[in-house]
Amino acid sequence: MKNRVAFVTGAGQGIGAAIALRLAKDGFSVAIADFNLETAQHVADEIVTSGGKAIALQVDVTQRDNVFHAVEEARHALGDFNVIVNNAGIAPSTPITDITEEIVDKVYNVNVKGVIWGMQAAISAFSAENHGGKIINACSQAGHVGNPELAVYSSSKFAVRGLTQTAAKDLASKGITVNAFCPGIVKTPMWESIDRQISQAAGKPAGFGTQEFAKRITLGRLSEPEDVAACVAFLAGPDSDYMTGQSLLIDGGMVFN
Ligand SMILES: NC(=O)C1=CN([C@@H]2O[C@H](COP(=O)(O)OP(=O)(O)OC[C@H]3O[C@@H](n4cnc5c(N)ncnc54)[C@H](O)[C@@H]3O)[C@@H](O)[C@H]2O)C=CC1
Ligand SMILES: CC(=O)C(C)=O
Repeated sequence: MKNRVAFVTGAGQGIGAAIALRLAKDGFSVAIADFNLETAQHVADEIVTSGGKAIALQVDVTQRDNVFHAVEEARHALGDFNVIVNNAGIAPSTPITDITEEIVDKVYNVNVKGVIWGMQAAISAFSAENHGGKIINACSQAGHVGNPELAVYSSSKFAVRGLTQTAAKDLASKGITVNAFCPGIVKTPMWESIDRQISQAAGKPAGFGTQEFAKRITLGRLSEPEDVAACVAFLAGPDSDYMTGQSLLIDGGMVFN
């Protein structure tokens, strides 16, 4: 089978790790790129132990040069470059009156600039390999509707949806598709932290934030990282070749647009 290479940011834990493991199962060679090299190495080891091909790379997606360097390292080490999943993100709870310049910069640097640098580095790697490719960005249901207490995060994900649509138009002629995935509540360390912050702000025990958000889930359960990874595998594979500019909701019916 032809070597296909995927590069996943924030793949050391949570949704990114599930995506990396799923893409490896689907036959991709995978670059596990994370700020935390230790967790990234752990995921890469798991793939290699199961007979797949993977490398761990330390990357800070807020740093443009750093992202370009890691993508080039992956392309050389794994022998091609076909898919980037710009998954890394952060989600501090930010009631509107508490927003500071520092928090806006921090969230936008990771969630928005990180996606732009990832897209640029992927375009350059696809071009070096003389073919197109697939760009997949992490959005959220919070990028479709404003979420309470999450003004900065939610607006950063609206930006990702806009970037995804625009890049799809700019890059179609190069054979590059650009889509996004928009999870609802996924059981990861990020969600645990949001729940703690929202529950604490309301003066309630941990779990209160989850209960409040979960009331909106039509399917009646939170999602597992693997639910999201399955949809990303579709976006990374040939069955989505005729799709671009889409921000797919994988939210159990939290938001109907
Ligand atoms: N967990 C959820 O309920 C939802 C998550 N999402 C989105 O899915 C994506 C993944 O979320 P989770 O797995 O839940 O998050 P998580 O917090 O569990 O994992 C995020 C990973 O990104 C890495 N990371 C953070 N900043 C980085 C940086 N500057 N450079 C490189 N890596 C960095 C972290 O080290 C961590 O391994 C995020 O973009 C998030 O906004 C969207 C909707 C719901
Ligand atoms: C963190 C997030 O994106 C949610 C709850 O949709």
